Amino acid sequence: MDTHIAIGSDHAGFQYKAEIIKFLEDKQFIVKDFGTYSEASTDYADFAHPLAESIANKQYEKGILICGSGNGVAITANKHAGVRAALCWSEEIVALARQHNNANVLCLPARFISLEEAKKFVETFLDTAFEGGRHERRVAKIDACAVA
Ligand SMILES: O=C(CO)[C@H](O)[C@H](O)[C@H](O)COP(=O)(O)O
Repeated sequence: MDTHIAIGSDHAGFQYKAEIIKFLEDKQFIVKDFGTYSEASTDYADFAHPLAESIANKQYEKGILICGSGNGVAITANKHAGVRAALCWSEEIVALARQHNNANVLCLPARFISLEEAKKFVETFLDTAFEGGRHERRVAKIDACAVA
């Protein structure tokens, strides 16, 4: 498993980001923090775009993005080719995002899940493998961007 991971948030996700960084560092991960660095009001795209670019150019294999609802960072990150950012609010959805969609960015809604849930979701995101098989074909079609 790659022990390097990227993380980013806006102000709404700042506190969870700080806790998740500690959680990951306790597990010996080397975490690249793309900001934001305080609770001052910010714009999620300013942090989601650079993180997504680092996934698109393969500097990092996986990333975590956090905002209030998770939607702002997910919508932004998914504009980058090769990024599959999944908005997740239950452990089962996190597992499916990895097993079926080979998600490489986990998007968390800090205002709608507990910190304990957020940490559990991060663990599941990192520990769950892509199943391949029929899902390989479907994921390939995301990048192909063609109308069937
Ligand atoms: O993009 C979002 C909503 O889809 C994020 O949840 C933001 O964190 C949120 O919009 C920030 O809201 P705020 O009122 O400016 O704190």
